[in-house]
This record gives sequence, C-alpha cells and structure tokens, in this order.
Amino acid sequence: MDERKAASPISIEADNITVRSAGTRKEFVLDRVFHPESTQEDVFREVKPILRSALDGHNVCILAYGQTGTGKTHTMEGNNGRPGIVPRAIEELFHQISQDESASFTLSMSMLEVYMGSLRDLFVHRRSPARITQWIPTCNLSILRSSDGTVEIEGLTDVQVTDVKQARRWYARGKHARSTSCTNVNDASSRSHCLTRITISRSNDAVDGTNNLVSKIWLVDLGGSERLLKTGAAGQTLDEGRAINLSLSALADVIAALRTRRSDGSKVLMIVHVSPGEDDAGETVCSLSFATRVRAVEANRELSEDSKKRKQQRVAELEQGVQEAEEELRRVRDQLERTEKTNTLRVDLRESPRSPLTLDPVELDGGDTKTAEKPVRRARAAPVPRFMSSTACSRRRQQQAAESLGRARRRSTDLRGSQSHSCYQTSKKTAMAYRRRDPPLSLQCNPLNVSHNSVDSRGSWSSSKTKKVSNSKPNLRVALHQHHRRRMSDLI
Ligand SMILES: Nc1ncnc2c1ncn2[C@@H]1O[C@H](COP(=O)(O)OP(=O)(O)OP(=O)(O)O)[C@@H](O)[C@H]1O
Repeated sequence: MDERKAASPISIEADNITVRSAGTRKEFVLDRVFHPESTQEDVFREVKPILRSALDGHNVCILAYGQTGTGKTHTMEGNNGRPGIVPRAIEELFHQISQDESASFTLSMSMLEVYMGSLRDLFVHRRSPARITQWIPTCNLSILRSSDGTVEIEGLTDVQVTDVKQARRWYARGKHARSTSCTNVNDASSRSHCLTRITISRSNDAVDGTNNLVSKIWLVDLGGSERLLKTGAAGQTLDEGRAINLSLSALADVIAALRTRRSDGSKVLMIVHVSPGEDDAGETVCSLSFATRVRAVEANRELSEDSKKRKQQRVAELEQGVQEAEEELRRVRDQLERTEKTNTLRVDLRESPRSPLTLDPVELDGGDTKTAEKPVRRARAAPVPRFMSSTACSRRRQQQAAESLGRARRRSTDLRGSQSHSCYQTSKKTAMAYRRRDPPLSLQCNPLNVSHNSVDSRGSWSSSKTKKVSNSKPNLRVALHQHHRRRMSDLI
C-alpha cells in the first residue's frame, strides 16, 4: 500500500467499502475489511480458524488477489520483521499438531509457480547455462486429474517436514527461485503465481497409523493484475504481464463456474488487495467487483466468531424482512382477489351477451337480493338495429299474434282456479315446492323452447308440452316470453 491516504477515494465503514470516483459511488460489502494500518497479526487472526479445518481433514485454499504493487506478497510472505501468512501458518500448524494428542500428523511441503503458462517446481533447480550462480526451476510439470476428481501435479517434489525450522528452510529455498522483475509500479514485482502446498496426513490411531485422513492447504500469491501501459513493461516483462492477466481471467471463469456448482467441500479464503490511490480507483472497483462475485460462491466459509455473529444477525434481519414482505404480499393478494371477484360480477352483469329476453337473476330467484352484491337493473330490451325494425306487414302480423295470445290468456285465466285446486288437493307442501321451483326451471330453458304446462286451443289441460318458437320472428319471441312470465307468475 502507498501513502496516498489523504486523497483516497475509498472510505471504510465496518465491513463496507465505498469507492468514489469521477462522480460515481460504488459500495461493496465484504466479510472483513483491513485498514492500511492493520498489522500482519490482525490479518492472520482471521486466517487461523481455517487452518484448524485443514487439520480436521478439509482441503483449504488461501489466495492473495489484487492489482500489482498492492501488497499481496507482503501479506503472504511478509519480511523478516513482519512475517506473512505462509510462515505464520507453518508455525501455527506445527503448534497445533503438538497440542493434539488424539491423532498423529505428518506434514509435507511443495512449492511451484505458474510462469508464462507453464508449471515450475520451485524445490528443484538446475544451474543456468548463462550464469553459473543462477538456479532455474524445473519446468513444464503436468496437471493430472484423478478419477475421484482431485487434481495432482505429476512429478512435483513433495518434501516431508518434521519441524518448523526445516519447513522454513524449504520455504526460503522456494521463494528464492521465484521469478521477479522490476516494473514502474513494483521494484520486485512477482512475474508469476506462486503456490505453496502443505499436505497433512492425519492418523486417528496414533499407535498403528490406520484411518489416514489426507488434506491439503494451498497458499497462493497470485501475480498482480496490471495495466500494461501503467507498469511500463516491455519485452519479456510485458509478456509476463499479459500471461498473468490471461490466467487471472481464467480464474474469474473458474469462480463463475463454482457459483453454479456448490457441492465442493473445500474452504477458500481470498484476500483482495486494493490501492488507496485516486489513480487506481478504476482497478480498485474491478478488484472489489471480483471479490463480490467470489463472495457469492457460498463455500462453507470459516469465519471468526465476530464475523459469525454479524452474519447471524444479518441473516435474522433478512429473514424478518422476508416474513414481513410475505405478509404484505398475502394481504395485497387477498385484496386483489376480492376486487377481482367484485369486478367479475359487475362485468358479467354488464357485458354478458344477454338476449333482449333475458331476465335479471333477482327476478328469477324470486327477488332474493342477498345473493347479489349490487342492486341489479331490471331487464330491458336491447336496442334493435335499424334493419330489424318492423315493417308495416310485420306490425300487422304482430298485432294478430297479440290478439290471439290475448284470447289464449283469457282462457288460461278462466282455468286458473282448477289448477290451484288440483295442487292443493295433493298437499300444501307440494304446492309450495312447485311454486318455488317451477318458474326458474322453465325460465332457464332456451327462450326458443318454452316448456310448461299449457292449455290447448280447445281449452283442455295438457302437461309438459313444448312450444317451439320460430327464430325468424324475434318480436314474437319477446311477446311469447313475456306472456309466459305472466302466466307463471299467475301460477304462483
Ligand atoms: N501493509 C504494508 N505495509 C508496509 N509495506 C507494504 C505493505 N503492503 C505492501 N507493502 C510494500 O509495498 C511494496 C509492494 O508490495 P508487494 O510486492 O507485496 O505487492 P504485490 O501486490 O505482491 O505486487 P506484484 O503483484 O507486482 O507482485 C513492497 O515493497 C512491500 O513491502
């Protein structure tokens, strides 16, 4: 990190970082944010729990990611006075296994770098043909994927380390073989991704060494993402920068794939490094956006107690919010349903294709207004199109028909007494049922097929005779129907 704090576009509040630049403001929520003043101890405190998981049998990966020159190597390696995560992790592992009497542990170490697309073993050197004092790591190891999905690097040196001192010596040797160059941004810029692997074999039966559990810790110092113009890189250094950028974008693809496949049992902790400088705000936003995507990969994160509490609190808040939203949704849905029901009823009454003969439901129901929410309009003949208005001829026919119906009605009225009489003779109860049931039943029939008890031209009573009305005489139909209504009301 540099000393450009005064003009920094970054502000930190708890675990939120806000980046303000060129009139825009972007906020990022992370699991933990370290200030420029945070010490190596502060950072390691957050890392410690995940090491315990590795001893318990989980595969673990700790990654340092970020723009070039922002302190990745400082965080992972540190220096003599301020050791970083790798030397502290080595020390902590040996400390923990010395305390654990429930099992016996064996640790081994490997180191490699990904340089310009090839893998180099950092523990095996050969002398440079150009300069006798320079050691060159072994190149081009290949990656093998075993049938159970685990990845192995063919031929990678794996040395057993029995104490902290031995482990530190091997680590120093690997660091020494790493590729670094001087750029405009960093005097000792890593030109590769450096990976330190610690393999832990745990035997639960300390006596006969059975029940072996093997887990791996990968400690990764990634090469810095760089704007090639800014670093002033040229020639080989430029190619190295390009290779680093390319492999970092491959890492982004891996993360994107992991977001859709969450069943991986490994634990990953990524430490993203950003610059507080104004000039770097664009790259800072890119790095933090990447961190947000990584964070979305819900891999059993091992958090400190403090982080766990904050997470639980946040989950409780979100659950409360979801509950409230669901209640509100239920309420709105009920209201909507009620409104829809009312509207449907109104639309049915207003818009259903009613024949000019259709009667109001209230009327059919014998006037039971409780069932209808609104008072229903009385039946009214729909306006007739002009071409359907009656001609002089048809008016004459109508009049004749009306006269003949008038005659029939008079005869019917004469017979009313005998009809009522016959019903009452059966039983009073039957008569009541008849009154209630029959008018709606007959009126529900197709208006063109009026079925009812009727009187024939000779005046004799005939039951359930069907009178067909011709469709070509709509006016007559109206007349017949009205006549029928009147007759039925006469009956009740
Ligand atoms: N927190 C810090 N405190 C003090 N010095 C730091 C801190 N972080 C980084 N530095 C110093 O800043 C310089 C650049 O850091 P470092 O080499 O770790 O960056 P980097 O991200 O690994 O860069 P690159 O990607 O180019 O390898 C180093 O001299 C390092 O000692």
